[in-house]
Amino acid sequence: MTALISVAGAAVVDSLDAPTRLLVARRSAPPQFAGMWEFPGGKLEAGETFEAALHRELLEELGIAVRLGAEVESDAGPGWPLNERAVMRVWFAEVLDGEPRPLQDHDELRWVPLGNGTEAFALPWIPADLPIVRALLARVDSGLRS
Ligand SMILES: Nc1nc2c([nH]c(=O)n2[C@H]2C[C@H](O)[C@@H](COP(=O)(O)OP(=O)(O)OP(=O)(O)O)O2)c(=O)[nH]1
Repeated sequence: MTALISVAGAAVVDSLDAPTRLLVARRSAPPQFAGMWEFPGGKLEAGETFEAALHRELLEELGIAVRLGAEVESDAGPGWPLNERAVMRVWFAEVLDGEPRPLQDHDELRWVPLGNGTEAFALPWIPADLPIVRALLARVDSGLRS
């Protein structure tokens, strides 16, 4: 059996204490994902924790330092399946330093209102992310963030 690929993703919000907006990113590559929206992040390097990978990826991709809040947990077990070979764990995060810019892998960043989630849901997400978006909106509604 081949080991699963581990991916770390961030639900960057304007404030962990009182979130009103979510930072979403549009991928510019590879071709099968270009134009789709996602949680910024990426694959773990050898020996890296999810949290360390997230800090590294957010600095590389968006030029920001963050504080991590609660994990957006899945009822089905650790992480969210992306496909038969990859699983992603997602944490809420708040910007501590830097202004997010699409430095790598993305061609657009957007802050979308959390509210009822209409605008967030209307975006063409990577399909595997939709259950995560749903769970995080429910999580924000119930006030469990950090
Ligand atoms: N970052 C991210 N990747 C996602 C999401 N949803 C989803 O299916 N994926 C997939 C796309 C990729 O197959 C994989 C993550 O790979 P990546 O290309 O972001 O990783 P990376 O930055 O480490 O890039 P690389 O070293 O492989 O070039 O997970 C998501 O919301 N965020």
